[in-house]
Amino acid sequence: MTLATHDVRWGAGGKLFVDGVSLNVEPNRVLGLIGPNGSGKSSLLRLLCRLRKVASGVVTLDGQDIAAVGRRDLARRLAFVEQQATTEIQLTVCDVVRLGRTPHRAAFASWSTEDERAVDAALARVGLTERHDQPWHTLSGGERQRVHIARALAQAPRELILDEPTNHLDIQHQLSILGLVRRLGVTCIVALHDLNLASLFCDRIGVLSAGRLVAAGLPEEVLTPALIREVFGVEVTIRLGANGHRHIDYLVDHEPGERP
Ligand SMILES: Nc1ncnc2c1ncn2[C@@H]1O[C@H](COP(=O)(O)OP(=O)(O)OP(=O)(O)O)[C@@H](O)[C@H]1O
Repeated sequence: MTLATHDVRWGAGGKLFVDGVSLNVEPNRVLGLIGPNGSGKSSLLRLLCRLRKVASGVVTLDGQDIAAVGRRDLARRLAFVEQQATTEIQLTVCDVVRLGRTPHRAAFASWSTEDERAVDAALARVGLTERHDQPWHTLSGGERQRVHIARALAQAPRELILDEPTNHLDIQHQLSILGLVRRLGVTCIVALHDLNLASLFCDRIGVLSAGRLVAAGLPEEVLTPALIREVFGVEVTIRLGANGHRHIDYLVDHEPGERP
């Protein structure tokens, strides 16, 4: 058992943005969350890691209401990488990654070799070993994203929640970060916009539309032309790609004379 939501609702200003969502992720598997802009993906992820309180319903971790889990225990279990995460500008890359070790250290304990090893390993995994001492604010957007993922890895979580982790990343790093997430073998919930990446890297996919979970299942069950038309308003065809996964082709109308 790991993370699950049971009929959770959340809203603001009298509107519901997460509307009766029940889902669970299997241990050590990757659950992708897809849906149009504003469909409630980030809001749901924030409920899952208790950054927001549900208005009704329950989020559970190993069957226990997450509201009852101690702050430190939760931080040892669960890491969250937000969209556009910011960090104090005076910090260096390794300072940011070291923050991931906080839940594992006793109050006033000195920095251990185990902590340092975890930081170095996390930086190596995202390919930023050489940037150890670089001021964080001098990094590119994609490098900052990778540092935040390294911070989450240094936390050694059993549950990893990622909100659009491929934002800002070039295609090589999109593939390597999602490949890394799969290889970690932790329980992962990841919001993604790219439907082909979701199909390639997720064991299961949940689809949000206007705050509701409208489909959930294996990528081949969920990513159908009918669902993509209904939820995203886009026409597609689906074929078997070179690596055996389903590949979504977007059908775009071109004006006469326009380059296809
Ligand atoms: N604190 C808030 N106050 C008012 N509205 C909010 C608040 N937080 C989120 N919303 C609204 O909730 C809706 C869902 O937002 P959310 O960020 O969860 O969507 P999303 O699916 O992650 O979108 P995107 O793909 O654009 O990142 C949006 O319409 C957003 O404006």
